Amino acid sequence: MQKPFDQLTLHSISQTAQEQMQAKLDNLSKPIKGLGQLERLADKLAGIQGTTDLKTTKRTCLVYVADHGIVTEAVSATSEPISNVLSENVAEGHACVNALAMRNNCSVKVIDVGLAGDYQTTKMVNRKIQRGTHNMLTEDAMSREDALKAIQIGYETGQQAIKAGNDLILLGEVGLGNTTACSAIVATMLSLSVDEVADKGSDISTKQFEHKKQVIKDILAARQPDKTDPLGVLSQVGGFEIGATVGTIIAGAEAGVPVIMDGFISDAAAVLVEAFYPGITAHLIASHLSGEKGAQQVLNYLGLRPLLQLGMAVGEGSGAVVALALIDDIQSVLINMNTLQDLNFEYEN
Ligand SMILES: O=C(O)c1ccc[n+]([C@@H]2O[C@H](COP(=O)([O-])O)[C@@H](O)[C@H]2O)c1
Ligand SMILES: Cc1cc2nc[nH]c2cc1C
Repeated sequence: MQKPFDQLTLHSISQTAQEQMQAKLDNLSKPIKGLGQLERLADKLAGIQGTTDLKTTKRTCLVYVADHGIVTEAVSATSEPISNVLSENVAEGHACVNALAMRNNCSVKVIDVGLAGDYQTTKMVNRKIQRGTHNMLTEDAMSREDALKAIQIGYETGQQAIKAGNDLILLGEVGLGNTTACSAIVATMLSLSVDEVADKGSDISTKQFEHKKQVIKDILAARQPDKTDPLGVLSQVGGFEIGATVGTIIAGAEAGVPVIMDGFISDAAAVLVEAFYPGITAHLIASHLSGEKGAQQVLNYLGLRPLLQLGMAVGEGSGAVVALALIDDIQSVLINMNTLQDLNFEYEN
């Protein structure tokens, strides 16, 4: 199988740190395991970071933005590849993810990996590979070389964020049409039917949804993606922002920096990266269960349990940012709570 990097050593997950974290939590002045999934979250972060002194202060949301040629088939809110306006809005700080990031003390960085148009803002990083993907109904979305380029850009961007001292990396994206691409990826990689994974994306009408499902079926029939070749799947039915997301997950997993997933686009990228590097999912935190139908399929497949289930389907990294509040909660518990010994309390059995 062609992988993005032949020589890749994933940072090992520390079982010792995980056990020490659970012991630390069990010793706090609360019922054993009383904080439920928040405790699992702390264990996971400890395992990834290799310490019970969790580092969560500095965090950044990397928002990869790109267009999809498939929107000309009327599968999305518009039939023009115009993610520019929405992406500029994120770069300028006025979008949903920005509002949430302000409250959750998170920086937001927007990286153009394939917008169709030009833009005015100077606040977007220009790593444009192509002006949108091709229409995947009639040809492969991109070449294998461009798929590798997208992964490389996401990898480098992730590494830069880690070098800049970020303790947590959050995944975000904008790309009209990308739920069509992600449905095609997930259906292929998990051997599921289109009806089991596809959903309404950025909220299309019921009639348009029926059409979208047929388009995805036609795409799969025309492209015949092979799940044993994930790079081929990315190039045939993927998108540039999905490839960049794969690269950032790799950078985080190599460095031992937790990567916080967002919604369905993160899910599709996670499925691809797990196919390249089995076990890499251990470095991922599932922030929320996206409202997209295929999201539950992916999280079940990867063995991930989402922290939140709010029916969110915004993208941009918004769900990942919302979950930071829970990370801050468990961190506060670890820092500020006293222990059972402080209360001279002992469990009798
Ligand atoms: O994150 C999600 O789960 C999610 C679910 C539905 C829609 N989106 C966002 O909406 C866009 C994709 O929707 P669509 O209908 O154009 O495929 C893209 O910009 C995503 O950021 C995102
Ligand atoms: C308004 C809007 C905002 C978005 N943010 C991410 N994807 C989006 C799609 C739409 C349609």
